[in-house]
Amino acid sequence: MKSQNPTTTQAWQRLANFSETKKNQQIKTLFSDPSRFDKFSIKWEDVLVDFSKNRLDDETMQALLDLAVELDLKSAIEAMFRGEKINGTEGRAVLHTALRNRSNKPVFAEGKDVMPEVNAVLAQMKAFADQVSQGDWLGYTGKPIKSLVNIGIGGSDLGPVMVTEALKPYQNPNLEVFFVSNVDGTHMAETLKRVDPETTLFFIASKTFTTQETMTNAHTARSWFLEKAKDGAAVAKHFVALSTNAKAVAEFGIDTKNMFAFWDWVGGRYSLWSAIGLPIACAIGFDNFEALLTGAHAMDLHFRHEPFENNIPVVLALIGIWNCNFLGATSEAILPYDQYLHRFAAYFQQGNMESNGKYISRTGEKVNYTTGPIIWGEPGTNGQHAFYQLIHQGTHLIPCDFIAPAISHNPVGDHHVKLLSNFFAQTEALMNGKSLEEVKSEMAKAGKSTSEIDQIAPHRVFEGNRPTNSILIKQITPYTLGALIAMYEHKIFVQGVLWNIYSFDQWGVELGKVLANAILPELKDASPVSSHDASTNGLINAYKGMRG
Ligand SMILES: O=P(O)(O)OC[C@H]1O[C@@H](O)[C@@H](O)[C@@H](O)[C@@H]1O
Repeated sequence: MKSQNPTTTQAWQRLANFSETKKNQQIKTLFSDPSRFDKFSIKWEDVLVDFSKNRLDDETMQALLDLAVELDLKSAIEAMFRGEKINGTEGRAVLHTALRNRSNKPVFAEGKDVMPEVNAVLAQMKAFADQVSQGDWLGYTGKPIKSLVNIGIGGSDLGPVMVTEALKPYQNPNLEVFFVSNVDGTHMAETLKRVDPETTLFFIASKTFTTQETMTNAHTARSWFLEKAKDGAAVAKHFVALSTNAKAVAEFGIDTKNMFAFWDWVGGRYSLWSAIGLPIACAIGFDNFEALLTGAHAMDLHFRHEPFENNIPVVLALIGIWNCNFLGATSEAILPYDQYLHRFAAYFQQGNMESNGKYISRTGEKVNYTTGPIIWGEPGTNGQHAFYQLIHQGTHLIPCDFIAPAISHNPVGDHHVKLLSNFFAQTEALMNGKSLEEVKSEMAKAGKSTSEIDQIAPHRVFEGNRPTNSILIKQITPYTLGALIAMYEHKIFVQGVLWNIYSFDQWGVELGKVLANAILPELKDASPVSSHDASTNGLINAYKGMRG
């Protein structure tokens, strides 16, 4: 994979040169081009991506596309799909695309076709999910399973939570799903209050099977279970493991025949397509899980083969780079107008920020440009009544992705048209704003006095010109959700390639873990500590004092 500081390319220089004059380009005036909406939107299957409401003209788009060519994005995409070790610092391939490779064409990692293994685990998952969802998997007293408890954190939690929430309309009504991630005992305690050991299945989800939070929660769940079941043999009916580490699974006491494997070429935050997706498959049924994979595969094909100018993940990534590196945006909001997608932004916080939150380039130097933005968001319309104030009138430029389904799973009264009227109105308002003249004339018409108009009008002005993308999807189904997730995954990949950083490692999570392990034994007794800096010593000693 080509490794080059993007700022040294001709395209970047061009973008930098004209960005000063184009920075404040008025989006609404760009619509004087009657073909703008057609030109700056992409229709793909049942999805429409409109990126016309950006500070983006033909020349900018061309320079961004040239940047992708100059940095040889095409070869990087091929390198990922072909199983090259593009995760350079861990020496691993990145093949989550193989997990959903419905074509079944061979995919090689280290010279070995991974598809037979992928298919074998999928078959094992299907057999298991079918038994659970049909009520044939019985607990130690012979009762069918009612509660699924996933114990995992980060990539072993966020994907399954987000997808099971997003696909709730497809959920088996006989099953309830719980997710325990936090090492805070409250998370486990509150969940255990709501489940019955005779009818509960625990999924211990951990790629490494060493993660402190997950192992602590898993041991607590097992002790709770054994207290009631009083028989070690019963564990086999109530605990399964989703992991790459068979040795640690066996050491924990889970029979490896109850283990669903995946491989080191699956990154944690890209793992919902693997055995980590087993709770999803149980909750919504294996056919629906397969449809999720199929949708993602369709997006993979689009991403791999579509020319860049018509390639949704590539175009969205390029616009993101324009906004971050040239217009000065430091964050991006993801705003789904779908209550079922309420964990979508949280999921892509990890996807984006753990992948591209890096200041060291692939050649080991500190970068001299901005990389991964801060990702945040909440479902509309809740966000509108909370933080949209800042998006509309704050001092930060916050590009937003608006996502909405045309058809609701709950066509109750006029809720959905109301929801969608807000979806359309917000991007319109963010672009067009409202001028001082408009505000003044409105206030005058409403009979306000001149002094009140002079005083209040400036506060009611909306500068507008806030960039947005709108992603309209016919309906959120397993298939379209799979495609939507894959779309964002590939956007992240493209940005990592162009920023010349390694998107598939996460060294930044390590230091805190190491220090916590060093502090843990120090918290076991009352003796004061003095080995840290004054603040950390002070905090630990104050904690010991409060604890008494
Ligand atoms: O799946 P396991 O190995 O428990 O890891 C869970 C999570 O741990 C974190 O520290 C990160 O590295 C995440 O990428 C990962 O998803």
